[in-house]
Amino acid sequence: MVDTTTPDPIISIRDLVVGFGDRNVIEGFSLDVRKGEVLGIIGPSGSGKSVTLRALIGLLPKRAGTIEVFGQDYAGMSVRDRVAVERRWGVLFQQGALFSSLTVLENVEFPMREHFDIPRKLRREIARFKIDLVGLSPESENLYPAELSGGMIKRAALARALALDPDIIFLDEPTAGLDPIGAARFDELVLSLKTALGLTVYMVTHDLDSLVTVCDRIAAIGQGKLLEVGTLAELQASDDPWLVDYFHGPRAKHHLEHH
Ligand SMILES: Nc1ncnc2c1ncn2[C@@H]1O[C@H](COP(=O)(O)OP(=O)(O)OP(=O)(O)O)[C@@H](O)[C@H]1O
Repeated sequence: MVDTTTPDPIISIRDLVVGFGDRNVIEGFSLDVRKGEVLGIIGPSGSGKSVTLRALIGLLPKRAGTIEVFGQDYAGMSVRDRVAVERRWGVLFQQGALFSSLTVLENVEFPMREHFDIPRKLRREIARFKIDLVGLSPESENLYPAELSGGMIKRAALARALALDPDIIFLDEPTAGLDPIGAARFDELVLSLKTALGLTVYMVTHDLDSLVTVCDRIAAIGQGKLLEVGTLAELQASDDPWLVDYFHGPRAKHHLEHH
């Protein structure tokens, strides 16, 4: 059995089951996310990484199990309490999911408009601060998503995810589609945000460099179960066949031997 328990987790998943139709994609796994860590989630394509993420943030119903966020069971909460919890996390979806008819500034302002009654001027100031924080130039605030490069879209989406000063951010393959330099810069950004803001980061990724550079721990999902969770060294030492292939195959050797 994989040891999944941890004292004082920020998210605690127990025996989670998520499925569609007559099939369960996630078949009962337990995992804790620790405060202040960057937890990387890996696993074969289609193993349920995105499904798990969506279940964690309440976008998909679970069939069984519990999910506690900040020590509270999300399922049993009133709508009001849920909204309060949702304010404490930010999400970066795979394609960025920016609103195409809004500028970068308006996109970053959006969560503040939804959740708080903040005067427009202050809202703009906060949004500009977040845009600066993710390394976008002030000129980019008036651009529309269609005018942005892939790397800029990810940064703008990250600025929006940070709009409400979350305790935790969920990132779904943040470096996918970026060139290696753009990906490395994004990794540095995640690391600096973790250090500067004390953020907890839950990051689904296929990117070996991200795992090595930014993750404190890694959880591997396969066939709807948790295969392993631990440090990079611990996962590298696993004898699970998929992990052996992942960490000791030719592609992995190339990435890992430089570290
Ligand atoms: N809304 C849905 N309805 C039915 N099946 C779904 C739905 N969403 C996901 N699935 C199925 O759940 C399984 C897991 O999908 P998921 O997107 O979580 O995989 P993943 O591990 O994130 O893969 P990848 O690394 O390719 O992004 C897949 O077989 C997918 O077809």
